[in-house]
Amino acid sequence: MDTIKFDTSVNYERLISDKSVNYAFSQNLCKVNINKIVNYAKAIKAKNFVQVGIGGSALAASAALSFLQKGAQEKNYFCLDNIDPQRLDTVLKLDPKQTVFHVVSKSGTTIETLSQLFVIKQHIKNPNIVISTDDRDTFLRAFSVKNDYEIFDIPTDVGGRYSAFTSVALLPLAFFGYDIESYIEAAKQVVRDTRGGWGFPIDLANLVVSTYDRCKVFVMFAYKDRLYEVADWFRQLWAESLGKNGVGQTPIKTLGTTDQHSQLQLYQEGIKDKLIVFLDTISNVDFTIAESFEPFNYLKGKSIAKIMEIEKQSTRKALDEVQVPTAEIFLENINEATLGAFFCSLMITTAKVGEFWKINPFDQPGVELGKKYTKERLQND
Ligand SMILES: O=P(O)(O)OC[C@H]1O[C@](O)(CO)[C@@H](O)[C@@H]1O
Repeated sequence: MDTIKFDTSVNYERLISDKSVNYAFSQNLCKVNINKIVNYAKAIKAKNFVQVGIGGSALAASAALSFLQKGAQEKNYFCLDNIDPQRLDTVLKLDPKQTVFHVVSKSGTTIETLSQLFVIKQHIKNPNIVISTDDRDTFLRAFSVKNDYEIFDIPTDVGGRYSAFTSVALLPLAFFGYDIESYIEAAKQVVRDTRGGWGFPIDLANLVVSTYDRCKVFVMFAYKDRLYEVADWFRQLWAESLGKNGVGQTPIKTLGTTDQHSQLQLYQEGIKDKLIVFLDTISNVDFTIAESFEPFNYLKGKSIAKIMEIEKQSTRKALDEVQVPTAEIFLENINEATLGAFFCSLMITTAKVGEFWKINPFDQPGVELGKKYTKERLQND
């Protein structure tokens, strides 16, 4: 896999050597019905795509579209995850004939998603709705059958935050014309390569577990705007998968260079409890400073991308000098294959770290209590 480069300044131990990848999300890669999704997406006559879902039912789609964005698009993407009436209002004001709602809930019971679906249904006459939900019976499935909505199945054993290779993200990607076949193929290749000894997913897992005594915080320092939502996707994967039984590592997303001027002081001189992983990719647009302005003459001939690169390298050097462990993941292309490879790699890393810590990286029992209290309050209010 030559599109992802990984390097670290840390001499870490190889505590994990198992390179098997027998997980539901990886096995599902061979079962996806690409043609059905592409054909359905092509037939959608709309220019607005609204993803109605939260957590794993939204983050991969939003991250993927943000990473792959090609500048001005004729089509628009909206995401109703946070249940904020103001955001819902914006979406309800869109031309319904030009809008498709992709309502996603693995469990089919998430209050934020269902509430917004009910409001959409009530405000718009014959809204164009398509559903992704668990392939077992869920409330959402029954509701969709009753209302004659098209349904895409999310395999039962593929959890929400591991669903980047199901219709949850594939349908929006296909709607915006992205090549979901090469996205999935690259993920399959990561599975094969990892089994065959390719390093990145297992190396990153080893870096995490061997520095964990000291590093209880994982900072993903995204150095391009298009990677910020990718870091957001990673936060859920890392937090919900690994935060249990009294262990876990707090994932933080940070934007370089913006957060050099906001968070770096803490990383440099504050408590040394962080592993800082720079995430970067190429710039496919750039601007060079042609004139000389005293006393900033040294900027003449430098491009904005070059300045950003030098800032990243200098920030990393400064952190290395005070023994803050750093690493960098560099995505060499902005395309579907690189993204598919990256998502799959990080899922493998997460599963491996979970196994090493002897926790189940695929469940999330800790979110249930808050949900129970919410339901009780809503029922009794
Ligand atoms: O897809 P669902 O079932 O609506 O769940 C949304 C999100 O809620 C959670 O269950 C946590 O509350 C996540 O694991 C999941 O991604």
